[in-house]
Amino acid sequence: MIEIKGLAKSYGDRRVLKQVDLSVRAGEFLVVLGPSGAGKSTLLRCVNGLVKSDRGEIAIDGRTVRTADLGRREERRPTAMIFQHHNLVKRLSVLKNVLVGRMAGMSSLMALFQLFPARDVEQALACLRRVELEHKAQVRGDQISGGEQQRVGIARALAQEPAVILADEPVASLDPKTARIVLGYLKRICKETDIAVICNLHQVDYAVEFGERVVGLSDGAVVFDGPPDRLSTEIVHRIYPGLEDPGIARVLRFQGGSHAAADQPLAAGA
Ligand SMILES: Nc1ncnc2c1ncn2[C@@H]1O[C@H](COP(=O)(O)OP(=O)(O)OP(=O)(O)O)[C@@H](O)[C@H]1O
Repeated sequence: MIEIKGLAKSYGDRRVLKQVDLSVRAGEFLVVLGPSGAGKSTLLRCVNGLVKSDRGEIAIDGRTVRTADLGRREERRPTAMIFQHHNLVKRLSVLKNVLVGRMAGMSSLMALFQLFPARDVEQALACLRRVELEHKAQVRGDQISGGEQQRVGIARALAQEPAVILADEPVASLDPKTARIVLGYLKRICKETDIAVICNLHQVDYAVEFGERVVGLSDGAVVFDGPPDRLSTEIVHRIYPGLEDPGIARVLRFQGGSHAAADQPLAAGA
C-alpha cells in the first residue's frame, strides 16, 4: 500500500507537484497520464526517494520514504524502477542484468565480483520465466530486441521483490505491437504477484486498454482519478489542456470508454 499525502515539489520558482494525494493498493495497476512537464517523472522519483519533496509524506507499507535511504545497498528497497530506455548493462548477460535486482543485501565484495548465491540465480531465472525470456539468459543485453530488453527490465524489477514497481514511460520507444506485449507482461505480473504498479504513459489508448485505474496529472495537480471507462473527451482535455487531437474521440469510442462525451466529435473531421 502506497500512501502519498500533500506531496509538493518545486524546482526554483516552478511548482512541479502541487499537493498531490494518492493511495495505491497492493496489486493495483495504476496509469498516470499527463502532458510533458506535468510532473509524472518527478512524482515517481519522489516515491522512490530519488528526489526530496518540499512538503508531504510518502509511505510504503507504513514505512516513510526517505531520500537518505537511497545509497544503502544493504537494505532492500520497496520500489523498483523500469525506465523508458531499459537501462540494461549492455555487456552483461540477460541473467546478470536481472541479478542486478538482487544486489541489495549482498556484500560489496560479492557484488564487485558478481558472485551471486545459487538461490538468487534461481530467483532471477524464475523472473525471466515470467516474461518468457529464460532461454535468453546467457545472451548479452545488447543482443536482444528493444521489447525483449524492456521485458528484462521488468524481470530485473521483479527480482528486487519490491512492494511497488514504478514504470516511467516504459513503452515510449517501442512500436505499438511490442508496446502492448510489454504492457501485457507488466499487468499480468502486477496481478499475479500483488505488486502495485504505477506506470507513467503518454498514450490514452494504452491507459484505457491496460489501466485498472487512471490518474490524470496536469500542471502538477491530479485532475482525474478513476477507472479508465470514466475517461471522456472532456476529461482528456482537462488532463491535456489545449490539445486538439480528434483521434482521442476515436480511441475512446473504439475502446468502449466513456461514451456520451466520446460520441461528440472533438473537431471537424473527428
Ligand atoms: N532536476 C530538475 N531540475 C529542474 N527542473 C526539473 C528537474 N526535473 C524536472 N524538472 C522540471 O519539472 C517539470 C516536470 O518534469 P517531469 O519530468 O516530472 O515531467 P513529466 O510529466 O514526466 O514530463 P515528460 O512526460 O516529458 O517526461 C518540467 O518543467 C521539468 O523541466
